[in-house]
Amino acid sequence: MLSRRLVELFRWIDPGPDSTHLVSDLSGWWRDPAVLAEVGPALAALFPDARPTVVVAPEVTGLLLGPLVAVAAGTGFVPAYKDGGERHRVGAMRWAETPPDHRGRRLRVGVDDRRLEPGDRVLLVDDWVDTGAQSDALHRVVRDAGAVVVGTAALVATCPPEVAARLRLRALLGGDRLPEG
Ligand SMILES: Nc1ncnc2[nH]cnc12
Repeated sequence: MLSRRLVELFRWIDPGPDSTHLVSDLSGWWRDPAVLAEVGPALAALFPDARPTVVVAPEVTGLLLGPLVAVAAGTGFVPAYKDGGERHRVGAMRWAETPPDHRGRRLRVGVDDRRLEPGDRVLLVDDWVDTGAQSDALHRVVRDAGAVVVGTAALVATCPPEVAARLRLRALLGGDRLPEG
């Protein structure tokens, strides 16, 4: 079963003596052929009646996970970028700012303004939703474009239930299934 495989392949790693906390290592998931084949359909199946027209997922892992879900859902894909991310964004972008994330950082997330249209039904996808800050900002980006979020699909959810409800979040794993960090 996929969720059991995700738990088996998940690791916390110690980044070194300067770090105060362990970080999650999801690389075992992407390396596993069965997980790679199954995560897209499994995330799309969390919203069986949602009829999304597009999947939006934030860099960096979203660039992998988003297309897997989009293929399964029969939609296209729009990447969401982080300001200060891998490449400087040029051209018309639609941005929203996040409150502080799980490490206290604020960031802006945005999509190419030409790639979302009024009436689009957006399935947001992320590997892990913790504070929900980034998903909240993406909800705003989608709404500002005149589109609607039909749901947020994640592999792991460790956010409070009220945040999950606000985000329309469904996840394959809760934090209780993972080993202690
Ligand atoms: N990969 C991740 N994304 C979001 N929150 C996290 N908390 C621990 N690992 C995380």
